[in-house]
Amino acid sequence: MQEIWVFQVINHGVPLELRQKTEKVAKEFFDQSLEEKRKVKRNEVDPMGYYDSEHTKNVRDWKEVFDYLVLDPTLIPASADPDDKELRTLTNQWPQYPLNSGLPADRLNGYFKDQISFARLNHYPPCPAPHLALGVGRHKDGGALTVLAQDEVGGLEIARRADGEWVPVKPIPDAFIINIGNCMQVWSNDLYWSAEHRVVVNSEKERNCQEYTIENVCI
Ligand SMILES: O=C(O)CCC(=O)C(=O)O
Ligand SMILES: [Fe+2]
Repeated sequence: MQEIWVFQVINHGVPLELRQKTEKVAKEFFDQSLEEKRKVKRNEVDPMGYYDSEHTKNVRDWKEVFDYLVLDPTLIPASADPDDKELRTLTNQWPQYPLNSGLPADRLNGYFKDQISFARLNHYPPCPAPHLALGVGRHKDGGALTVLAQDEVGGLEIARRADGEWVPVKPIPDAFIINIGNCMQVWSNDLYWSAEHRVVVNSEKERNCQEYTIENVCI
């Protein structure tokens, strides 16, 4: 049986300039002083915003994040022109249920009606002791799918399904990495695999990674 866990998408049709624009805004945000960033820090009432002390399995991650909600992920800008305020409705044609399952292709669509998807900007500052810290400790993503746009620095590693060996995910310019989450693994009866992964840091370069987590209210 074919096993699917993590893959990169190229020729996806998302204009490069949109990605670069978000990269630029993210850089400008994280380059600000800690004092400035903490003005938009997440709190008990609002879980979105800046956060610099996330833990994975009780160990502090070497990263800063900014989380925000996309109110309706089926609405996207009609063009890449920043002055064009027109929106286009993107019909959700995925995820199609795994081939050969005998179930209708739109089997999963209804699961996303009450979705709680959110976007995250990850920023990994250079780390003076990279052998002692991780940008994100080993974990699996809980939702359906995670879409990642990493920069050219690299650092994401996936535990190979066969033997758990850490394999770096090589940055491919303008590609999107797709990570299968736990929900998708369960829905597909283990055909799709939620791979354990982590992010290593380095002493010289900062790393930025845009992330969109597609999650639903668990059923
Ligand atoms: O920065 C990355 O490449 C991945 C981050 C990640 O695994 C996560 O936020 O769940
Ligand atoms: Fe993750």
